[in-house]
Amino acid sequence: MDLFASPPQTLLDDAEGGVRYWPAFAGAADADAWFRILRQHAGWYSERRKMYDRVVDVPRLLAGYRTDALPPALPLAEILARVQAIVPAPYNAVGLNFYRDGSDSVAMHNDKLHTIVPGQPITLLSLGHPRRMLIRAKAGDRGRIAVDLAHGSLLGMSHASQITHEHGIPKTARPVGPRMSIVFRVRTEAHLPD
Ligand SMILES: O=C(O)CCC(=O)C(=O)O
Ligand SMILES: [Fe+2]
Repeated sequence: MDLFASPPQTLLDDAEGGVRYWPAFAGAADADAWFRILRQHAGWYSERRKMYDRVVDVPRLLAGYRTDALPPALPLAEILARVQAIVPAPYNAVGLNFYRDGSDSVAMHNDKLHTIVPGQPITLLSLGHPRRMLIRAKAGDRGRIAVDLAHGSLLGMSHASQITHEHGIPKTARPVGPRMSIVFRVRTEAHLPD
């Protein structure tokens, strides 16, 4: 384990740590193994959500666990310990997203503020084919930050950044392989996964 991995790139600065990116958080051997096991054994489900007056498929697969009930067959406890060493927080929930190909995506959004604890970070590990994340201020100069989230990389986003900015993973016409994100959050009790 390389706790002294190169310092992060600061993509955005604020009083709570802003948005920071560690391109080489995990080595290829760990990242490959985590991807393979999670792809095969996580409890993936698809979801349909109401959008205005329509019901649409969420364009990616989802999975989620409380950190006090992680399935022992998944490497999530090991990943959490590694994340804690870099971005410490009392994480109690982990959400997984699986992007099967370039037509899977997440629209520009901020993480739902009533479901997460103020002051606590959102920290996400990327595995698989790199996908581009866009980060954009909600007000003022709406210039975009783009970061290609590499296999084995870590991204830490402050709670404050969820108020000022939105983020998303756009669809792409380029041929891309599957990718997943493993997102650790500190959720309010009412919004923990079942
Ligand atoms: O997959 C990603 O990198 C982003 C996921 C995300 O923004 C979310 O789950 O809220
Ligand atoms: Fe998000």
